[in-house]
Amino acid sequence: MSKIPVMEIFGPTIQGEGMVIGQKTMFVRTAGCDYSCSWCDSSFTWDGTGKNDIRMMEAVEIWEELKRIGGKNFSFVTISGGNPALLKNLDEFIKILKANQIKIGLETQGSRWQDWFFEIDELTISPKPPSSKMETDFEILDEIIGKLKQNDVPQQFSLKIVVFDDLDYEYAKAVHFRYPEVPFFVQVGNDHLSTMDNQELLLHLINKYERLIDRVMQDSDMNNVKILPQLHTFLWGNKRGV
Ligand SMILES: C[S@@+](CC[C@H](N)C(=O)[O-])C[C@H]1O[C@@H](n2cnc3c(N)ncnc32)[C@H](O)[C@@H]1O
Ligand SMILES: Nc1nc2[nH]cc(C(=O)O)c2c(=O)[nH]1
Ligand code: SF4
Ligand SMILES: [Mg+2]
Repeated sequence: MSKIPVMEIFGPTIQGEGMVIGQKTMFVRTAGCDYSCSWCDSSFTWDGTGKNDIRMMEAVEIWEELKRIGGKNFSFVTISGGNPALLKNLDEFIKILKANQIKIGLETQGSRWQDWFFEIDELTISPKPPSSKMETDFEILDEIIGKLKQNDVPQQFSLKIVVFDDLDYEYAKAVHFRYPEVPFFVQVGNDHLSTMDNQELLLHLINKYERLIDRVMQDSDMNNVKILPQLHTFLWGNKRGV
């Protein structure tokens, strides 16, 4: 059995972002990313600062830990990272979840494909805008979205773009135009990643949320768009493992 680099396992909590916001879920966060976004809120998964927390685990060990932590209080598991799509061998873990009637969410940036994407119930693809300093390979993204569209098993997928500034907003629009039929979300960027003052952070992010809403409201190119904050950040600030 091959092993999976796991950064953290936590929950149950709410999915704070995107298409299934509010969903009660456990989280499995894998280590390692092929990107290094300037504003990554989970940079401990790839920048070395979390290396002592990484555990190499077998799929069944992750499942055992989920049950140990979550007890009977979950039926949904969200896989995030880092970029879980780097891990071909996550298919074993996904098989175990399926066998136990657990619904599965995935957070990934759309830079890599894995065949096990077809098994994900709620798949979020989050291509990165210019402020991240990453560059989107649209050939790969086209391929990923093309494959997902052809899947005949029931599966939801969506696009979610984090917006920090004007250029990001234009990028979001371009992605929405490229894939107009894919459910589309814009998400408020958190640029206060190190504050522990939750009240101050909440006010700051609510303000940014309102400004993003105002902008979309006045933009006829963005009529079929959903605008969301990171709800978990409103509740628990920059705390890890929530
Ligand atoms: C930490 S990433 C892990 C999954 C995958 N690497 C990705 O980026 O989609 C999970 C989500 O958090 C978002 N995110 C990361 N840093 C953020 C920040 N500072 N503000 C808002 N969203 C952020 C990402 O865009 C992504 O949608
Ligand atoms: N509650 C909660 N919701 C989330 N949605 C996406 C997350 C992520 O880091 O991928 C995340 C997270 O870390 N916590
Ligand atoms: S792709 Fe995701 S995990 Fe990787 S650096 Fe960017 S936000 Fe962080
Ligand atoms: Mg997060």
